[in-house]
Amino acid sequence: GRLPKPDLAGVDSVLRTALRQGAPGAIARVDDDGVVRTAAVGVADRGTGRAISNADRFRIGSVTKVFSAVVLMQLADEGKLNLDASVDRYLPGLLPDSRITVRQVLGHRSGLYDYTNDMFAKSVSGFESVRSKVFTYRQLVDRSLRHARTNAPGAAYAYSNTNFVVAGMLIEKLTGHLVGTEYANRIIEPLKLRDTFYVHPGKNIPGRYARGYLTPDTAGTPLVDATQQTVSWAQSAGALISSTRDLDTFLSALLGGRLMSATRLGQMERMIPVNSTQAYGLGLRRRDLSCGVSVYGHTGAVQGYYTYAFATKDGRRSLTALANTSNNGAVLNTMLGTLESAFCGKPAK
Ligand SMILES: CC1(C)S[C@@H]2[C@H](NC(=O)CCCC[C@H](NC(=O)C[NH3+])C(=O)[O-])C(=O)N2[C@H]1C(=O)[O-]
Repeated sequence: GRLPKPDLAGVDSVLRTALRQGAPGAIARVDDDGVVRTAAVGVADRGTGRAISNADRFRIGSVTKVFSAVVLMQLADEGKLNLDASVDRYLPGLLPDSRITVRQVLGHRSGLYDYTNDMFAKSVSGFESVRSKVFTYRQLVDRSLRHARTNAPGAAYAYSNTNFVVAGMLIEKLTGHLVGTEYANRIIEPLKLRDTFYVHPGKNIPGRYARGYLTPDTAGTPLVDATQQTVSWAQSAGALISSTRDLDTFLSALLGGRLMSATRLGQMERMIPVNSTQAYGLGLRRRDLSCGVSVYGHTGAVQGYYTYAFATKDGRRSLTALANTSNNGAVLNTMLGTLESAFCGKPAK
């Protein structure tokens, strides 16, 4: 049946709460079958006081994982990749267990330890020590392999950035191109995503953007401007730059079946429960909302930026929301409320 109308006053109120909880700025864009509504509160730049707007680009963190998964699903459609094959078939000797399959990697079921756990145990010093670094994929995988795996291959869901570093290595091995080229050829150009860029190992966000502010672990200490960074610690797991408009467009196209075969999309959407309101497919999250609507997309947390980008299963309604802070659990949780307002409308009286 038809969804309730989006509640933009509700979205605006959620963004204002995020500001009260420490976000310098927050934006959201709802595309309801082509009817676009936006909200924006606070600043893009604490230094100049410039107001944030939905024209501002930002770092999308793990929403990048959806782009990486789409490229691999297209390669599967082209017969160049078997999701149930061992990673070893394509990247011989990389992983210590030939039972780990491509599908397990894309579904966070490989058991590969997440190297960012060590890297960002101390949020600010961890960030400062990597913000200008350029890593190879193998260096990141090697950091993971220093730890025991979290589970036997396929035995459990355990979110790990390492999986989407392996996804990037698969993309480059199978295509002979850098991931940025594949994102551009297969997604960015066909969908005309004018605000979406993969600039790794560059540190700068092209054009007009919101600055991102990392909240320190110690309460009461100043926010850290985290805008300039290579995001080389994430790459194919989290280094894309985009905008609310482009992510709405991307998710609508993906869920509307315009980026891969219906069979393949069905495989991407085949969800394994994570908890009572969340499930994970292949590079894709499902969130089950209070009004019984399920939405598909991804969240992103990269220093200075929290992103939610989700759409209905038919892709006809999409929402992207961004707060330009991170390491602030209250803001991350509050921003989830934009999904309720966008897809469930006004709360029942
Ligand atoms: C599961 C998440 C939320 S975390 C995961 C990934 N981001 C990371 O793994 C980076 C974590 C460090 C970010 C940093 N946190 C700390 O330093 C904490 N000590 C901060 O908040 O700026 C992403 O993006 N994912 C989100 C996702 O997939 O939804």
